[in-house]
Amino acid sequence: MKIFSAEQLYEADKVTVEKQQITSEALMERAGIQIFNWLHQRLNGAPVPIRIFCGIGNNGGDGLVVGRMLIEHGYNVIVYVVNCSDKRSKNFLLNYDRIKNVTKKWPILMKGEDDFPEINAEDIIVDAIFGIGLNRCPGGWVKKLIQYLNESSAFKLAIDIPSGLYPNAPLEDTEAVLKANHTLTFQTPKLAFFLPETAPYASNFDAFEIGLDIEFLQTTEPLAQLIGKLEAQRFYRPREKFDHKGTYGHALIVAGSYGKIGAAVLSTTAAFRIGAGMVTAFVPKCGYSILQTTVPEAMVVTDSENDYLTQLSIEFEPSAMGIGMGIGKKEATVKALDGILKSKKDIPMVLDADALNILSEKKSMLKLLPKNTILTPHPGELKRLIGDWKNDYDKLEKTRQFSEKYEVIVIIKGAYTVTVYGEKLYINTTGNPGMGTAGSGDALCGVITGLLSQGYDPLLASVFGVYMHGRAGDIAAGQLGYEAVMTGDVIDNLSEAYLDLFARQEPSTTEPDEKK
Ligand SMILES: NC(=O)C1=CN([C@@H]2O[C@H](COP(=O)(O)OP(=O)(O)OC[C@H]3O[C@@H](n4cnc5c(N)ncnc54)[C@H](O)[C@@H]3O)[C@@H](O)[C@H]2O)[C@@H](O)CC1
Ligand SMILES: [K+]
Repeated sequence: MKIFSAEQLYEADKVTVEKQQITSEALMERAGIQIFNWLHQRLNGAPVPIRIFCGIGNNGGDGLVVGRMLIEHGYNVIVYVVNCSDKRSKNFLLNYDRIKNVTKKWPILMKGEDDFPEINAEDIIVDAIFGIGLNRCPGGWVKKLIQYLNESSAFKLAIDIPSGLYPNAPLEDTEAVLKANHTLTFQTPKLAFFLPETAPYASNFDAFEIGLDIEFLQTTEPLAQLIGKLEAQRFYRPREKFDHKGTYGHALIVAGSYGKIGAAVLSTTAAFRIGAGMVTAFVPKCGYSILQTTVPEAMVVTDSENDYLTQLSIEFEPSAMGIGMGIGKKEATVKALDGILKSKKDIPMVLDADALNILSEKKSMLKLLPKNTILTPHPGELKRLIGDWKNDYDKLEKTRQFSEKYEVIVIIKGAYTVTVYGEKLYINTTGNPGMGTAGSGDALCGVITGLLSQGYDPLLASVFGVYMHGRAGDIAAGQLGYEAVMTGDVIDNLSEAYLDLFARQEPSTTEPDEKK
């Protein structure tokens, strides 16, 4: 799914109105009915007070449409107009008149703090104050209203975007944003829903298609791509009957040091589970027996040194390499990495963990990175690589510049892992807090290396690998609960993640009631 900017959505709106020869108010009606249906299916006529706070733009217009539909269905609706300006939008005014035709309880005009209503915990708040047209940080009494609503324990439903949040620009004041329990957003989710600083304000959301022009949506380069199951299905490369282990490549995992051989075990196992034909682990001598016993499928080649890596020496040409997990930063290991980068220019590779820390300390080595090398930093490692950032958008911009400068793919690990490839951003939708556990990154590096070795191109291996790793984690968490998940469980469930990719959805036995 594509994520568009506010500017692109306005353009889509314009094109749709022109091409479909509909009015913008009809588009608003399409949007409003979806919100109404969502509420109606859940409330089923319950007389709970629904307090709709409408701004004076089109987001407020949406609120008025929903209010009218709810009133027409007998709900207990109280509509407020948050009168922050006299410049009302055309569609706001039109729907303001329409709602007056269906009720004697006219919208209540709010002009300041004295007008704040009493709200009970069991009421429902609908936030239609600001949408994607927010052009400055909410201040004065409107900010106080947002704070007042946040203090209430009533359920808060935001229309399109929680008021005070910019769809694709940094937050200015954390006190001036509605913290929505649920957000119903139009056409596509907004970028802010996926970035660590702003995502908590819109932690649950559904996106409703409102029939914007398909050609525009298909041909417009988005801000980012959201990667879900549909996308992952397209990335998957089916196997052929006459393929053999040579078809799936020979991956090399360069990992481990004394006390951290587990990192090599996890990466090697993950590379196998994702489908690498053969995997060799290159480890210090102390890792030999451990690997031979824990992953008998793997071949093991050892360094001359017992405790850490000093120089890669192998007698085959790997089809892909995953380097860095648990290798430490000893001078000899730095030299080993330098040697690999200089001698293995044509082999697709993933660099993780200590390999990234070494690069941060020896920035001159960055120019040795072969084109399309994949780096998998967590935020701390990223900071050491690209420097500190002012906010999430600055972080993305700096990562973009870094990716372009060194022609590498950067995977920023986190709740919504983002893969950055020059101008392109891919946001992953799988994964869960249970995966914040030791070795999770080692597994991811093994997964991506295993995909590279099977011939996936580096960008696909990155984006698909992140999806599969997260999906396996979700399946593991479903079986064990977040707290109990260990990386081994994630790796074990890579098989389920593959099976799930094409599993048929069980038909629902309780179809939602489409009737009024
Ligand atoms: N294709 C689309 O994008 C569609 C958009 N619709 C709705 O339209 C919304 C966008 O509508 P608008 O462009 O009218 O914008 P908004 O309704 O988000 O509000 C903008 C209005 O509030 C004022 N404003 C902005 N920031 C303010 C602040 N901090 N303090 C006080 N006033 C402030 C602006 O000057 C403007 O008058 C969307 O979020 C969505 O809810 C839907 O009706 C359906 C179609
Ligand atoms: K809103």
